[in-house]
Amino acid sequence: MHIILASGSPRRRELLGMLGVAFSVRPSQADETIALGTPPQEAVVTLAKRKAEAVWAQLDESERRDAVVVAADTVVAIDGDILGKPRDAHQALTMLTRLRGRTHLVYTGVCVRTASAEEVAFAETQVRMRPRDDAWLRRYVATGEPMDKAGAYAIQGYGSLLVESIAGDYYNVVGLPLGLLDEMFNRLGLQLTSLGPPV
Ligand SMILES: Cc1cn([C@H]2C[C@H](O)[C@@H](COP(=O)(O)OP(=O)(O)OP(=O)(O)O)O2)c(=O)[nH]c1=O
Repeated sequence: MHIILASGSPRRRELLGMLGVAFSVRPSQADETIALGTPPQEAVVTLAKRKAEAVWAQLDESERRDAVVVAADTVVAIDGDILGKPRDAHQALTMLTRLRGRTHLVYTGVCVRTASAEEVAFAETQVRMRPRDDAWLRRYVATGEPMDKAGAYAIQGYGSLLVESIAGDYYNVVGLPLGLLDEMFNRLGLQLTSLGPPV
């Protein structure tokens, strides 16, 4: 088995690395546009599949035989809208202003693809944000941290100071729900870690 992480995200690399899993990385160049009005659960699953398929298409016959391609996509959802990665600092501030003092949902879609099968699933985590004033949010945006993060914050960074509480998997918010990934490997008859299948 050769695990290929179809991602350019350093967070996903770190999370998978935490489990002591041997894998290689091939960032996918898949198009991340999705039709307006698509429910977030459907959007993350569609995009994760698209990312996995784009990398699968680049593998040659011999690589495909034992390849297990893992891809994921994370979005924030609030009031029926999807917030992806902000385009610029202005949009980051708009997103953070919208999220402050309220509860939103974070979805990560995961796709695991092999030569004979494909598993897709998503995880949902509820995040409650603290109220922070405009000046604080502007200083946060100026750190640059929000720029490549869905919803314009990183729970694992300075953004931790924005979070009041969460319900659900923390790793889902960071971009890769590890427990779900383990389960998906299992459904495919594969073992993600040396710990074996969860009982
Ligand atoms: C909400 C939140 C998101 N994020 C990140 C996870 C994802 O990397 C990113 C959402 O963008 P994605 O499009 O899911 O992923 P990506 O473009 O970073 O990487 P790739 O498509 O190559 O796999 O936001 C955090 O790191 N912390 C957070 O608290």
